[in-house]
Order: sequence, then structure tokens, then C-alpha cells
Amino acid sequence: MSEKTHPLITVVGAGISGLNVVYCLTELYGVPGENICVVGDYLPGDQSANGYSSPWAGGNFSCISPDDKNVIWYDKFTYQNLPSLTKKLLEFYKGKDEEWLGLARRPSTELWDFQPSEAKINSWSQYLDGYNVLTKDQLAKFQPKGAVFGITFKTFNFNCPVFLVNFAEFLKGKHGVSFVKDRLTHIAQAKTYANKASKKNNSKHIVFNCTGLGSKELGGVADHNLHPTRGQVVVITAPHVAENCLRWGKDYATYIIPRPGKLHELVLGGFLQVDNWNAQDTSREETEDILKRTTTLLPKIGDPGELPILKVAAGLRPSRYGGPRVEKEVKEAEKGLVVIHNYGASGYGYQCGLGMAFKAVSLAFSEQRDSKL
Ligand SMILES: Cc1cc2nc3c(=O)[nH]c(=O)nc-3n(C[C@H](O)[C@H](O)[C@H](O)COP(=O)(O)OP(=O)(O)OC[C@H]3O[C@@H](n4cnc5c(N)ncnc54)[C@H](O)[C@@H]3O)c2cc1C
Repeated sequence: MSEKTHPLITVVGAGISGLNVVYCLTELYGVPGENICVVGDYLPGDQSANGYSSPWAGGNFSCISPDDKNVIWYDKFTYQNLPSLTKKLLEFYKGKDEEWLGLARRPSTELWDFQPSEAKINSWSQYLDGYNVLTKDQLAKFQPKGAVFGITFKTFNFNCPVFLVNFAEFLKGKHGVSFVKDRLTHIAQAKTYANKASKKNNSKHIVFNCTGLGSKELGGVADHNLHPTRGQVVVITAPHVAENCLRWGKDYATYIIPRPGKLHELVLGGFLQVDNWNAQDTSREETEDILKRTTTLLPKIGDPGELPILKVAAGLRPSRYGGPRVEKEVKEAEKGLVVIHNYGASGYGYQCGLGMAFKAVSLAFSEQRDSKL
């Protein structure tokens, strides 16, 4: 694409979905960072219980995603492209390592009380590093009894609040992308931000809507399929646990996720409470339940009554009936404004986010791409 044809771009939302879009625009599509402005009422480094899911994720790559074929593809794309993202960030942050970056590799064991779908198993077996199916004897060693399927593989672990800041600083420092803190009431307001930030005068403008749960109320979007799935987690210090372990039941999820970094944080969870908006409060009963389930699943964590608890927190996953929305919309009422929606990643925004962003950016440039075929 020649320099002349690059549009001005506003990305609304500075969670992992928005940052992944900017990464794909700059690194994969060669859009100059000075053409791009990210606007969000919360930016990397901020925390909000209700308006910003990204700092609250565990976060790892797991088998949580639904059977939806799009999401299966997003997961695969992300898993296969996280190594090059890591490499590019570490080239920028010379002398730093993956632990500092907040994105590192760790072993993972996942167990199911039911048989996962063939579609998912086929997909994982093609690309997960070190993919191995557990034998019946190996499954029988886990408590509580009843796991019918299990795998081990090498996964990716994010220290989410740290990684968000490092990812954003890379996009600013390497590409000159602008970040503006503001709240929009209507998606059409987005256009003004890239116009102000860029010194170029370009009539072509594209808006990416990466507002997560914000899209439920945002004017011009108002997607009532969006809903929260609340999770509570307990974070402890545990230098002796450097592995992931997850157990999927029909009506529960238990997970143990180590965060990269010197603090050796271990995230213990969790809950998947559909339509529960309460991220302000945490419950002692839920904390005790989490400690009991996680220490039963992985006894090496320690005695549940004696764990060094750093914090107990709750967060809201941006879930959507019908699955994530990655879609192009031309708003005729707004003089043909092109809006690319990229939201609704529920509990898998880190692990499928690059795939969603790549599809979103491809949709934005489909005309140029198709005309080149
Ligand atoms: C407890 C918990 C554990 C999780 N664990 C994992 C995990 O292990 N792995 C994984 O992949 N995922 C996990 N997730 C899910 C993951 O956190 C989300 O899928 C992801 O963070 C969604 O990112 P997002 O950028 O789409 O939304 P958000 O992070 O919510 O970002 C939305 C952005 O839009 C902005 N915004 C919204 N409305 C407006 C507006 N009107 N005007 C301006 N800006 C606006 C916000 O300020 C923010 O910048 C977990 C989530 C929770 C809560």
C-alpha cells in the first residue's frame, strides 16, 4: 500500500483488543503510526472494575474457547503469532526478557469432566506445542476423580496489567501512535480524534470499535447481545508453582495460572457468572471455594489456610450471545463512515485477540486487497 492511500484511523478502546488492532495495522499492514489514534476512557496502566476487562485477566492461553469455528481459528492464529509478537517487542526493549515483558511460556495441564468436541481436539492437536493426551491412569491421579479427558502442552502466560503497558509503549515508541483518554457517547465521535492527532489532511477515515462491554451502551452500536460473565480470583505469591492447571466441569471452572515476573504471582480461580455485573465486591465464600478447589487440583500450591494472599479481585468478561463480533459496517447516516467492530471476546480476549484483530484489519482493507488479486 503506498503512503498516499493510508487512511486516518481511530481505534476506540485501549484494552487488549484495541492494542492488537494497532499492532496488526502497523506491523502487518504497514500503516504509519502517526495516522492512528487510540481513544479510551481507560488506558493501559488504569484499572476499573466495570469498564476495563483487560487488566483483570489471569491470563493465559487455555482451551476455554467455545466450539464456534471462527473462535477456533482466532485461537490458532493467535497462538501461532504470539512468538513473533514477543520477538518484536523484545527487539524494541533491548536487554529485557519475557518475564519483564509480561508474556512468557509455561507448561499447562487441562482436564475435562466431559468430552470436548472433536473440532476443538483436532484443531489443538495441529498446533499446540508439545500437545499430549493424558492416559486413563494419568487422569486418575487428579482430584476430584471424574476427569474423562486431559492434555498437556506449552502455553503462553500474560502478566496482563504489565503487558498492556509494555504493549502500548511499544506502539507509541516504535510507531508514534497517539493515545487519548476520553469517553465517547456515540461511535461517530471517533472520527475527530485521528484528525486532531495527525498532521495529515486525509479524507478517508476508518474507525475500529474495540470497546468490549462498552458497546452495550455506546450510541450507534448499542449491542444488547453483550453481557458480563463475572469472575473472582485470588492472587497469591508462589515461586514454587510455575505451571498452569485448569479443570473444566459442566458448571464450574477451576484454574491455576502463574503470572510472569519477579513477584511470582499465582492467579487462582474461578467463577463464570453470566449476567452478574458486580465487579466491585468480592465474596469470602467464593474465595474459600476457590482456595479449596485449586489446592485439591494441585496440592503442591500448599495448605489453603496458609497461603500468602496478595489480593482478591473480581472482573467482568465481555461476553456476547452469538460470539465475538468482528464485522464491517458502513454507516450511511454518518456520511458513509466505515466502522469495523472487534469486541465480545468473553474469557478469551488474550488468547484469540490477535486472530480477531487480524480479521478486523483485513475487513478494513478488503477493497485494496481484493483489487490487488
Ligand atoms: C477474571 C477474568 C479472567 C480472565 N482470564 C483470561 C485468560 O486467562 N485468558 C484470556 O484470553 N482472557 C481472559 N479474560 C478475558 C479478557 O480479559 C477479555 O476478553 C479482554 O480483556 C477483553 O479486552 P477488550 O479490549 O475487548 O475489552 P476491555 O479490556 O474491556 O477494553 C475496553 C476498552 O474500551 C474502552 N471503552 C469502552 N467504552 C468506551 C466509550 N464509550 N468511550 C471510550 N472508550 C470506551 C475502555 O475504556 C477500554 O479502554 C479474563 C477476564 C476476566 C474478567
